[in-house]
Amino acid sequence: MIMNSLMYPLVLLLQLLALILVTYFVSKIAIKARERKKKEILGAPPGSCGLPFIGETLAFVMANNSSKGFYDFVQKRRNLYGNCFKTNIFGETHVFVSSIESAKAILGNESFDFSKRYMRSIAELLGGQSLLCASHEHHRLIRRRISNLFTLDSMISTIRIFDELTVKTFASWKEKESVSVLNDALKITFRAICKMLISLEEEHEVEMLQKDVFEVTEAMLAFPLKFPGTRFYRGLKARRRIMNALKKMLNFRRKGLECHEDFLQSFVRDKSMANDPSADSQILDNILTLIIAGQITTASAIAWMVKYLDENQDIQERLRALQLQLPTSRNGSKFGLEDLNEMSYASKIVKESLRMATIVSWFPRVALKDCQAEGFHIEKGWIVNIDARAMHFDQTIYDEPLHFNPSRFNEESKPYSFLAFGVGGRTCLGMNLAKAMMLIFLHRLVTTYRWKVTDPDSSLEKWALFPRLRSGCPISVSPIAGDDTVSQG
Ligand code: HEM
Repeated sequence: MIMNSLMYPLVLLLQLLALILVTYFVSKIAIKARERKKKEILGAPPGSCGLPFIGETLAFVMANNSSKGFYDFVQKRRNLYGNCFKTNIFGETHVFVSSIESAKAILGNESFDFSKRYMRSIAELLGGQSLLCASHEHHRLIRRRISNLFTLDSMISTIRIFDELTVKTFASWKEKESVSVLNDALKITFRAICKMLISLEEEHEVEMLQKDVFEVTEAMLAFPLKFPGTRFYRGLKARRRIMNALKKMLNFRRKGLECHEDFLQSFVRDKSMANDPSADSQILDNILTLIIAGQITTASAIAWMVKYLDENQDIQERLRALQLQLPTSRNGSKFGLEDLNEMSYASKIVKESLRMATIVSWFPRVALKDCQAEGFHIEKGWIVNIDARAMHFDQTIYDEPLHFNPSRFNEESKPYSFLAFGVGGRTCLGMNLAKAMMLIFLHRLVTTYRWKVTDPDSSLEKWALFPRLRSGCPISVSPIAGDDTVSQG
């Protein structure tokens, strides 16, 4: 009797536990079944995953090696399958999406369902600590450290340097029959960024570093084959040379043998890095990342902008009339941040050039769990690419998208529709600097010269990570009548 009364609550407890377990498993099975059904109803995006193992990698690589550029690979599939499609490149499933809703859902929701993911070849060339490739926890830490370096003072001094180099370069154009805008813009941006980051000014060293950085970027979209003679191998070797040179500089700074006011010095001073075992790789990988993220992007955008203005003389003349009224157009005057605020029409030209050139064509994000996009099922591990180029040329977002029309930006753009610098937690860190450099180049150019593009070919450079003109945008210039700023420098 006593035994029975003791057992009764125990039996009840066991029954309750069994009930909880059964309910748990039944609901788990029901959820799984519902997910399977949803998956079946939604279906995967259309598209071909190509051949076993290599997928459509060959077609992608061939597009990189053509004058239409790698976006042609995407464009062809968009034409075949529509706005959302899937493919397989370098062993991974990629989905391309191009609506404002997807951009908002994916770029605005990075830490939960999506995380940034570049191709392995890019990550290897930039380094494991690069901000561009870091996963979100680590990214937050590195981004904070790097953002702290973009101070007002560093911005003012970089703008000054960029302006001085631009004026000097333009003075040398006076004597030349034809000049390559891209080549000179690459030189100017490279020098300004290197000065800001590592105070590198010695001509021979700057040229060697620029050559190596170029080799690294050219390897970024190549087959990741590490055999001597391959593009990827050459890129890795160039990276090693860059790392060795940067390491030497870092050691000099750490020992107090050299001291400059630049990003490298700020990293060395950063106390929060003192006990971080990955501090050195973080510094070196991110100096390289900043050079690559800042130089070719800005210079390519400048070359496109000069081409668009050549094709739209009325806009160029309107801009010139406005810029000539500014004090900075007078001989010997220096550029300050406040001058940039006076350039509202020029800013719209910069923005429209960035829309049309879309220097970063798409933004890759890996799905951290099964989810959906544009009405299709997306599996965990797939890479969803926000196709910024498609959005910038979507006529439901931009009226007459093929028409170069800076005045379209008289009104604010819809949120998530202008993606030249990305949006969300991964927005470009150098956005203001890039815009400032483009504005300065533009201002100095229109107030110094009229120009004519001598080769209107719009073919793209092969293997370019950021679409840039193969011709380099060659121009012939004629000084503006009565202007004497060209004799500066
Ligand atoms: C016209 C020139 C430029 C363009 C079009 C551009 C575009 C972009 C875009 C679209 C992203 C975001 C990519 C994504 O979300 O996946 C990005 C990120 C970044 N950019 Fe730029 N950029 C330019 C210039 C610069 C400059 C001058 C610097 C610095 C010197 C810079 C540094 C960075 C860095 C560090 C990131 C990574 C941010 C992060 O992941 O948190 N960029 N850029």
